[in-house]
Amino acid sequence: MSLKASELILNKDGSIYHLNLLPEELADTVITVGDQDRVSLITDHFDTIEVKKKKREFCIHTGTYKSKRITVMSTGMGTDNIDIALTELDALANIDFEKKQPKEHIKSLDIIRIGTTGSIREEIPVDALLVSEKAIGFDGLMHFYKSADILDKEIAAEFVKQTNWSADKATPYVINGDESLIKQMSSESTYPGFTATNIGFYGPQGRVLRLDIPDAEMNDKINNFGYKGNHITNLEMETSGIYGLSRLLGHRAVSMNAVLANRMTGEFSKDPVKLVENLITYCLEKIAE
Ligand SMILES: O=P(O)(O)O[C@H]1O[C@H](CO)[C@@H](O)[C@H]1O
Ligand SMILES: O=c1cc[nH]c(=O)[nH]1
Repeated sequence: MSLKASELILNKDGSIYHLNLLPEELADTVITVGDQDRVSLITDHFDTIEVKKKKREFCIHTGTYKSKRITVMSTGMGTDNIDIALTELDALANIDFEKKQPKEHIKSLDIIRIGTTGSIREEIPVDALLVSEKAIGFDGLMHFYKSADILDKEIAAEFVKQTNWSADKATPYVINGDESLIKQMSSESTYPGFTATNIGFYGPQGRVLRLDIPDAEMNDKINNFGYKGNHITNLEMETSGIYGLSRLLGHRAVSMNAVLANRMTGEFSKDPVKLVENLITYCLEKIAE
């Protein structure tokens, strides 16, 4: 049975609805970033660029770096965008747009997020580079998919218990990144991390400007959580969704993070542009190895 026009949505030129991309324009290695402007910061390093597309927050370039074909795309902020980005990336790779059916041979993409984050551990300083080995999602996205088999329910249940997590918030879920990609992207220059993905930057990450939050101790509780050697290291807004959907769809994913802020010491990077550039050059070298 073919997918209905309301489910697999294609534009007039045959491209996928939000990403605006044709299947042949997608490389097997995909770098995702939150910020649209970070796409050209990355592809400025490329030897060739064959495709440049943009629709809403999705700016996409495909080209080559040291002969490796790579697609770089912005996702905007948050796991709601990740739901669209990952589902449409997978459709480009694994759905036959003519027959409107999943292909017989399912392809696995390598998905590398190059993002920014706030550390919640004093020992992971501003300007550090961090590789997320695991993520805990406070966003609830994976509960909308049949995902029970891929989630670490033990750590999530222990987190809820230790932090007395409010039932008014989505139930946290825990998910691993791809072990082999994590190994490939890690080095003595990176910190291993257990990343908490939040649905916002201010209240959901415990930032108070003018609005009070119901649990002023939330970040301390997240920081104090520990179970079988697992401690949460940093806060951002996409990794849990990328890890969850990648695992369900059969892709390999790793999330690389430039530590812009340290929430414990109250510091922010003095040169965020240079920090992000350091992470970009580090990642490109590792991807091309
Ligand atoms: O720098 P990016 O990749 O956008 O990542 C981080 O920065 C944004 C918040 O400022 C969120 O998207 C968060 O995950
Ligand atoms: O503190 C921070 C810094 C970057 N991105 C986040 O989501 N939080």
